[in-house]
Amino acid sequence: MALLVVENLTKRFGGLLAVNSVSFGVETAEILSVIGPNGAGKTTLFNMLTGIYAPTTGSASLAGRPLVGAKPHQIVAAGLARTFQNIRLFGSMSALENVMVGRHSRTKGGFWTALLPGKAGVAEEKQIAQRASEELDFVGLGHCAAQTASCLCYGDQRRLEVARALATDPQLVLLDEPAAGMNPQETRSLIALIRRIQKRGITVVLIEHDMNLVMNLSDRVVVMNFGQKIADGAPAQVRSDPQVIAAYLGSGAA
Ligand SMILES: Nc1ncnc2c1ncn2[C@@H]1O[C@H](COP(=O)(O)OP(=O)(O)OP(=O)(O)O)[C@@H](O)[C@H]1O
Repeated sequence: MALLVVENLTKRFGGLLAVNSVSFGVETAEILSVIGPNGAGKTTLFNMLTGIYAPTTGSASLAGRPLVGAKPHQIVAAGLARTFQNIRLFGSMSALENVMVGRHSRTKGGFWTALLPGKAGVAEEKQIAQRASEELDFVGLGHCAAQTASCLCYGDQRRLEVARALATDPQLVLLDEPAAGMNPQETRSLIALIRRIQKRGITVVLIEHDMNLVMNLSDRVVVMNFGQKIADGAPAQVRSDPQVIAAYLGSGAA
């Protein structure tokens, strides 16, 4: 069975069917991109997978564990982490502290570990800082550990969000427009970073508008339009699909 299984997932906002009976599977260590014109329902799909929206109907599971009905922190505990389209960091905290917040979701004392008295609390906090520091190194931000998150450049803030997601020990990470606002050099290094995440055995599902990145990086591409899945296949296959071409030309996005 696929690691992530999405079955007939549907979200209705009043009269609008934002996501209309979408089904697909994602295999372990696969890189899958979800693409589609603005308003196609991509972010709503991610929001249903991460417990932000309850689906109107449909189901989703990760490694056999149901995601629908679970709270966001339970979903992180099940092994699913995400980054956001609009960066959501703790701006006044250091880069290291931001990643430590992600790691706290995996520890005994949770976020309050730092306040626990005694040796156990101190030892656990040290381990958390050590692991957070390793994730910062992994995304290439080791030298920025002490810097305030809001002072990092835009591309580095996006990488910091990735480090925080990785610190939760995910089986699968959802990246919502990771290349948004990046220059070509930052995008190239992002592509290399996502490949290294895959090499760790972590599955990556991303929403992205940068077609160069999508076509270079993805093992498979799911295309959405007006809430529906209109294509699902290898990048080359999807690129030449007449329905996909029509969706993009119709929206003026291609
Ligand atoms: N909370 C909400 N209430 C009402 N409508 C919503 C809500 N969230 C999203 N929508 C609508 O659902 C549709 C799908 O939106 P969504 O943000 O999922 O699209 P998207 O494919 O992620 O677009 P983009 O690429 O622009 O981010 C849009 O028509 C949007 O206006």
